[in-house]
Amino acid sequence: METVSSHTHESSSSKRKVIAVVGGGLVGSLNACFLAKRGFDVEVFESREDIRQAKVVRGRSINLALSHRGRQALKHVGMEDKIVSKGIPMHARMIHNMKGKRSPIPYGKKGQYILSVDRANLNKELLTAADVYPNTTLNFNHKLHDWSPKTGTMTFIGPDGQRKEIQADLIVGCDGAFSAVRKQFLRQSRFNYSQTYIPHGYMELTMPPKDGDFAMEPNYLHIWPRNTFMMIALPNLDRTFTCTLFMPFEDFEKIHSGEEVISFFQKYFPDSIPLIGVEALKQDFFRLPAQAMVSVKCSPYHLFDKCVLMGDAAHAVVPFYGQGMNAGFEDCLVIDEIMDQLNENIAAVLEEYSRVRVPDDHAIADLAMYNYVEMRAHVNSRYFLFRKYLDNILHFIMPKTIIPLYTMVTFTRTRYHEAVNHWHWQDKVITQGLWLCGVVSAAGGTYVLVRHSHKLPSVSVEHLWTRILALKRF
Ligand SMILES: Cc1cc2nc3c(=O)[nH]c(=O)nc-3n(C[C@H](O)[C@H](O)[C@H](O)COP(=O)(O)OP(=O)(O)OC[C@H]3O[C@@H](n4cnc5c(N)ncnc54)[C@H](O)[C@@H]3O)c2cc1C
Ligand SMILES: NC(=O)C1=CN([C@@H]2O[C@H](COP(=O)(O)OP(=O)(O)OC[C@H]3O[C@@H](n4cnc5c(N)ncnc54)[C@H](OP(=O)(O)O)[C@@H]3O)[C@@H](O)[C@H]2O)C=CC1
Ligand SMILES: Nc1ccccc1C(=O)C[C@H](N)C(=O)O
Repeated sequence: METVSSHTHESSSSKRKVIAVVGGGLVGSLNACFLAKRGFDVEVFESREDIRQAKVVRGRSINLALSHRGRQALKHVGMEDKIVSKGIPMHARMIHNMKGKRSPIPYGKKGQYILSVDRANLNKELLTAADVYPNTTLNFNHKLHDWSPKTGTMTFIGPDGQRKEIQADLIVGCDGAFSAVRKQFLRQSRFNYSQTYIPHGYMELTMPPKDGDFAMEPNYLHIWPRNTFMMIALPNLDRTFTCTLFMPFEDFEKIHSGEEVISFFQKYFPDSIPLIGVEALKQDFFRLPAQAMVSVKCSPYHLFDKCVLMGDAAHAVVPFYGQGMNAGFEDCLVIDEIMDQLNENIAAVLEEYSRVRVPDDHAIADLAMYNYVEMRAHVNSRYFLFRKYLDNILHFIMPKTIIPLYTMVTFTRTRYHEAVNHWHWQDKVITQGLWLCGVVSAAGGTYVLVRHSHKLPSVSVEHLWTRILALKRF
């Protein structure tokens, strides 16, 4: 059996704790930077080949929305500027109605935006950043097969297809939504686990540049909200857009031919057809089947002082808030802050991490489900637009008391579960305020009417109510 500590980092570092990070995706590679910066010996084990050398990059979404939480975590390891410089700011949602009319809905105040970043580039940059630390080793083509909670021994299938046993002081599971590390948690007593596949799938399509430039306004997240489904588009540095169609699987299954694709798009997204291209649409629609989306909730995130889950391995969420990666990046920041508070006492750190982080990650999982309905349906409603407008005005007047949910989630590090509580509270207050305004204006209107028609003398409000109630009795 290989013991990473004695194998790779001999004499000088033999006293340092060895941490195995399983998964070299977005969260694993960032986490490696955090842990290496603290001086631990870090071993990253990634099942795939090194993405920096890969000819074909497999993966889910081509681009991702990066926001404040993710940026704060990147900043901590000196990566924020590098990543932000290659991101495209998106200041607002751009709503495309059925007739192709476009109207923007800003995300926040002037100067607040989310960034469209390239997933593959982000992963490459983070791996390179982790590689710079002399106390980090990246092991590609190492797929975790199993591990023992008793001994902490991990079994990998190495590049030669052979089993390899490796031991570390701590295992950090960053191996994504279908985590192999998490499998051992499922056997433990008092481990809670639930997963939900939503009945909708998604499909990515590319909108090429037009006359060498973006085919649509680049600094927006474009949305075609069609109530029960939607298409969105995020800009890329090569002036393409990645369009993602989210729709119930049963509706995807009704489309069998290129002609049917075009008539579906003609009906629901007519303005996008010339921009994506008829032939491209006919082909790309059938390139890959629609992909499933799963939401995973579990608790706790740690197993003794041996293992901890982070990123999608701990909380895969549906993508609709654009917060999955941001939450995973914030996980790294939160555990780092706890390491400071608890003097790197690993057992205590892991317990505190679970205590603090579970309610927040569960809250963003629920918010992600909610945001799908907001994006595909609510944005079509006049009341929603009015409320957004009103909330912004109230936020301007009382910036510390009324804060739009989107702002709390996307542009602050307010704990996710506190953002939800505050949202419910202020929604209740504003709704009650609106009712009160409605009742007062109705009463006022009635008073004017009654006074006008009966030429009544001026009366007190109390008097007016008595009259209204009296009128009601007739
Ligand atoms: C369509 C879509 C759009 C999204 N858009 C956004 C967005 O705009 N903003 C946002 O914040 N989030 C978004 N997300 C979510 C985001 O993709 C994830 O939250 C993020 O990638 C999680 O990172 P991770 O490192 O935890 O997992 P992953 O990125 O999945 O990385 C896991 C890594 O572990 C490796 N691995 C898996 N199994 C093993 C094993 N047994 N042994 C060793 N290695 C293993 C995998 O190869 C992979 O490299 C989106 C997700 C989807 C599906
Ligand atoms: N919330 C969500 O709905 C989902 C989010 N994601 C996230 O998207 C990002 C990128 O995904 P990507 O890298 O393409 O991930 P993949 O879907 O390619 O899968 C990554 C790993 O999970 C395994 N895997 C894939 N599908 C399944 C499945 N249905 N059941 C069990 N294991 C599975 C794969 O194992 P093998 O190589 O052996 O096939 C692979 O090791 C990640 O953050 C991922 O966590 C991914 C899927 C769904
Ligand atoms: N990146 C995404 C991927 C899929 C679905 C939505 C997003 C978003 O970012 C939505 C954005 N936060 C919004 O509320 O408009």
